[in-house]
Amino acid sequence: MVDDSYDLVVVGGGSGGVRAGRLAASLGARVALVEEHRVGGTCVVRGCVPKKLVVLASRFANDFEDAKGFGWNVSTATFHWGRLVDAVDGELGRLEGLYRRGLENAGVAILDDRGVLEGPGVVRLQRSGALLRCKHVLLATGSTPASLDIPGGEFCVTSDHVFSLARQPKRMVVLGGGYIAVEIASALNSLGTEITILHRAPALLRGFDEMLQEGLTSGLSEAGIRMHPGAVATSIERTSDGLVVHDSTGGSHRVDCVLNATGRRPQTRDLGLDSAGVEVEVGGAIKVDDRHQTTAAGVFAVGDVTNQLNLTPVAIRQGQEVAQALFGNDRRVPIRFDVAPTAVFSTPELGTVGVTESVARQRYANVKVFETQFRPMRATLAKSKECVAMKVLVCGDTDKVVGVHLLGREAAEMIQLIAIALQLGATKHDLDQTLAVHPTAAEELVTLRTAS
Ligand SMILES: Cc1cc2nc3c(=O)[nH]c(=O)nc-3n(C[C@H](O)[C@H](O)[C@H](O)COP(=O)(O)OP(=O)(O)OC[C@H]3O[C@@H](n4cnc5c(N)ncnc54)[C@H](O)[C@@H]3O)c2cc1C
Ligand SMILES: NC(=O)c1ccc[n+]([C@@H]2O[C@H](COP(=O)([O-])OP(=O)(O)OC[C@H]3O[C@@H](n4cnc5c(N)ncnc54)[C@H](O)[C@@H]3O)[C@@H](O)[C@H]2O)c1
Repeated sequence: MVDDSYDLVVVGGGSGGVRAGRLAASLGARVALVEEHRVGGTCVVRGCVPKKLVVLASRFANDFEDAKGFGWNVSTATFHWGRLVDAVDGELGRLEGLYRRGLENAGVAILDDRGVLEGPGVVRLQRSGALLRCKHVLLATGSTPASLDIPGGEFCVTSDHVFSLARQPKRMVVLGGGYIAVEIASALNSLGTEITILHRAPALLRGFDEMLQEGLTSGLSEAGIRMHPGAVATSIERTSDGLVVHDSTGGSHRVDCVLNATGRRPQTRDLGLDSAGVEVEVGGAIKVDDRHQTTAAGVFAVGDVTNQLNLTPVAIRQGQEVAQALFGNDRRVPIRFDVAPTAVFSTPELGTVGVTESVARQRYANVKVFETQFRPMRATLAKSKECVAMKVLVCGDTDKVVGVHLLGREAAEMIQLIAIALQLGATKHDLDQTLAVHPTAAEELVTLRTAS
């Protein structure tokens, strides 16, 4: 039975789907959005938002210590995991409500069900069995944690559940060395969990500038996190008093929780892609062209399910582009991936935009490197080991700034602003002409004079 007809059916109510659905409806399209879990998707429910709230909670640990150097008497501070989990959960509920109301107010029909492609222009709701007929389909189903295919892999938790565990782990092994591994390891360590990271590659955060990789490793080690490069888990054993992780270097680690953070996979399983002729790449990501069009006419895909740059602002922007192209004025300015900023919310925090030093040296004959490392003002009275590191990479022939890498407090906020300069094509001369704000850490970005 075909029960309705829409201009656009969006499958997946995360960052990309919500943006596309809401904009399309506000441009006058008849839109249905199908979400099988909670509106808001990974970012709001299981990713950026709960992660950042837990990171913020974790940073009070250093604040209490640092305050003593500034004359404060701080009595023993204690942390209550359950209260944080409840508070975070309340905030996620509030945000989900906001997202739902935003969609409904724009005129989007929200269908709490699982959407499956049934053929060109038809989406089946798996639970109710209803068929939705539409002119266009947008697949925005995101990604899910990769499973760990080793004996005992089923004992792991993933980022989907770590922020709602009933009890804070006392000792945890984190598997993986990417964004998720590093952020969660760092936050939980500051909250009092003993952390060991097993990461397969020689360095954390593959593809990041070496200065950031090294600075992060020493910051995490300073904070008490044990790291084992080149080690992968080979099995996980359940015992009467917890879990034992055995690794490829012969080590074993007795813990009460194992976090599997070994990557994510596009969510394309059982989505009915074949029925409509939607092709996928090796690894399962949906193939799209630069207008987010899949290999099937009328079917588009955005965000993590296409596995390009898996960040919320990218999914939002792509969702917006699809809605705008179908129902508005298609005045698209393509995303500049070469100047896409990103941050890692570990402590120390990282911010990065543009190429790394090693890529710059491969790409440009003449590279100028401006670097600085210093203790921020706060560290002087706090007597902490906090540090700031900055690197600005410049193409010597054109004077264009081609990469900026920051480590330290507020690196994420700083990289957002410097990314505007790179988007506008800033040269080193432009940075040099910019007046500093004093006293700040960021002023170093406009006062670096000597290439190393
Ligand atoms: C722990 C963690 C932290 C992160 N932190 C950051 C960060 O700080 N900054 C940042 O930019 N990015 C971050 N990310 C990445 C970011 O969350 C994703 O890039 C972003 O959410 C992708 O949006 P999306 O719309 O493609 O998919 P999602 O947000 O994953 O949304 C997909 C939605 O589709 C639904 N769905 C799937 N299949 C179906 C179906 N068949 N029918 C109906 N519904 C379906 C899912 O339930 C989900 O709600 C983080 C990710 C994780 C896991
Ligand atoms: N702050 C942010 O913006 C933020 C935060 C979290 C996630 N994200 C996004 O989500 C994506 C996914 O994050 P992620 O951390 O899951 O993935 P990732 O690809 O960044 O990291 C996966 C890690 O697991 C390791 N690995 C893979 N297979 C392994 C195995 N079998 N054994 C041991 N190690 C293994 C890899 O070497 C890598 O270090 C990121 O790439 C990013 O785009 C962004």
